[in-house]
Amino acid sequence: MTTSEVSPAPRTLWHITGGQRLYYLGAILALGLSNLFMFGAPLVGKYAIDMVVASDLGLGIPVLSWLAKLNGNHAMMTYLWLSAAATLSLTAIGAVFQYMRGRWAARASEAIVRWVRNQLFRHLTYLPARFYDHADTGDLVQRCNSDVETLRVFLAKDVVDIGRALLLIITVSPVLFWLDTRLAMVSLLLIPLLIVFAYMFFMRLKAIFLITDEAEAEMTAVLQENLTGIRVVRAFARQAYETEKFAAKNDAFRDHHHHMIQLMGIYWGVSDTLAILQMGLVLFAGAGWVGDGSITVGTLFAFLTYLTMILWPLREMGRVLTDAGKAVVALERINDILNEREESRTRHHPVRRAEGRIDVEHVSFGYTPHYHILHDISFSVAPGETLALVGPPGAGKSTVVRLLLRLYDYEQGSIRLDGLELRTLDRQYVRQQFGVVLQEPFLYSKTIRGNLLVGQPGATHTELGEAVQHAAIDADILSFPAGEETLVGERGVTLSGGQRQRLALARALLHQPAILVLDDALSAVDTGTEQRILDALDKRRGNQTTIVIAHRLSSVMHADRILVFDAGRIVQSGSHETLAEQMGPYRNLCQIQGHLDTEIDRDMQRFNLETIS
Ligand SMILES: Nc1ncnc2c1ncn2[C@@H]1O[C@H](COP(=O)(O)OP(=O)(O)OP(=O)(O)O)[C@@H](O)[C@H]1O
Repeated sequence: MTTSEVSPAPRTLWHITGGQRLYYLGAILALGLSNLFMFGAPLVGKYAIDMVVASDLGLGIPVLSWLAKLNGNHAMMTYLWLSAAATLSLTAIGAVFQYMRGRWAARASEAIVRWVRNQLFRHLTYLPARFYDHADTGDLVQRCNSDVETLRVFLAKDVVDIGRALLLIITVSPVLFWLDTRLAMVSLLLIPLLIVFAYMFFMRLKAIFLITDEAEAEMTAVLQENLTGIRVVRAFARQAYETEKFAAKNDAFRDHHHHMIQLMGIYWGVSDTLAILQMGLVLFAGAGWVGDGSITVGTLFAFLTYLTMILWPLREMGRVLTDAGKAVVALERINDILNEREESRTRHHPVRRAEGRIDVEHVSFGYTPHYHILHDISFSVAPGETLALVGPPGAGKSTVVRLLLRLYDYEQGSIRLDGLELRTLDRQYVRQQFGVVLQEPFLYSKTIRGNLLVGQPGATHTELGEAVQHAAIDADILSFPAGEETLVGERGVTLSGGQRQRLALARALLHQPAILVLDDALSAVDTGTEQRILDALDKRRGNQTTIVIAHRLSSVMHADRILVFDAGRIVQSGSHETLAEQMGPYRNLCQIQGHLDTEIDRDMQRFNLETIS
């Protein structure tokens, strides 16, 4: 038997690009080649201008001049045509490489994002119940959608754009220095300032993005909570209150977003001024040097064209760095989830179905340290037996079931399933042995049949029929126009509370569990139907161990044994007959419910008499 705590290592942007770096390399190389071809174009222009200004074919690009001379008298014109064709061809080839860059970068980013999404989803399904005790669903959805999308945008475009800016500086600088050292130094004068400014801006924006993202998550949480609980909101006429609450979150998000856009505005303003200043400097110095004949007009043209080419992506660095900041924050938020420890895994997985024997010995448990909900609980259930748990709300009955399902791990005492210590058993195995029906069962937004088959995907028609009959939902299904194919709506909203409970019971019965748990699962069912279900369960007695938690006496009185809980302790234990005769909480319960039943009978009789007369 081995136990392992699974928690993926924190991931950086570098880590997550792991399997796709070859594609990124390809994209950056394609970009480099595209730059190379595109940068050829201004050089062709420079030589053409210089040749035309000096009316000297010897100043042109040698190959083009040689080709032009073949056309005798029209050599000059031919050179210009050839220059135009060369410029077009270089740009077109550059564009093909640009396309390859886009394609490979998109392929890499989509693959990474798909992997991150799958990782997140898989991880979320394995996180312990304790995580969900404090998690905010809206915030989790935001992290899985918005934050992953932020990451995608960055990976699809910006990673390559950073490579592009670096490549530009590396490839263009030597050409500039080759053309003219002085003008090259002037051309690059303000660029460090632009880079430093972009970096400072990035650091500032990163902090603001975190606040904005959190504000968006809070807004999503209110939206999600309201949509899920829309019926409660309406029933309590809280629309105005909730609308105001949402508006406040929306305003907060708008303000943070606005602040971010304001900062971006400042950035674009300053970076544009720096870029224009840089162009002005080159034009001013270049014009002077053209005037004294130390450089040609063509060289100045080439410098200005190259500068435009470099300055645009460098200015874009602000946006790229902003996206990088957002991506870093988004990844941190994704990592917050991935860093949560998954449920411990225990590999001991008996091959057979459990017989259903449960032994609980001296178990104490609390959801938080030092605050026990259960105190020294001990009981046993033999295979096929029916055990009932009764007691006031909050006494700890459902907590016992959560421990049996290994949703939470007990630290004190021992729980054994078929004699095997529960915490040494594979959680998946343990949960497969149980069929649990809750007071508010979760139904999927699909057909009745689809929901039933969740219990046993390969169930036959006969098995389905038997399960719905035992759960007393058969007549209801027949009464629906679409029968088993009726859609139940999200979480089963189109069904009544009692129908939802009975459908969940049929689903659990279909699963044929070794242990069936009904946790207040018949509370919304009328007494006649309840009796029908209990009779059917009685006939299946040998098939499974049954644990019934209920407040109604009629649900528990036929159990083999009844445990009475109070404030996390078992205060009484025995059969209905024994307990009903002992002084104590169970007898009080019988008296109160007996009294209520008598009153109900009396009211019914009076009502019938009044109706008849
Ligand atoms: N996830 C949780 N985190 C912290 N405390 C919890 C959690 N679940 C339940 N509790 C607390 O544990 C106590 C026992 O709850 P439990 O659900 O076991 O009661 P119960 O006897 O089943 O009540 P009911 O009859 O109302 O279903 C309660 O005080 C409850 O507030």
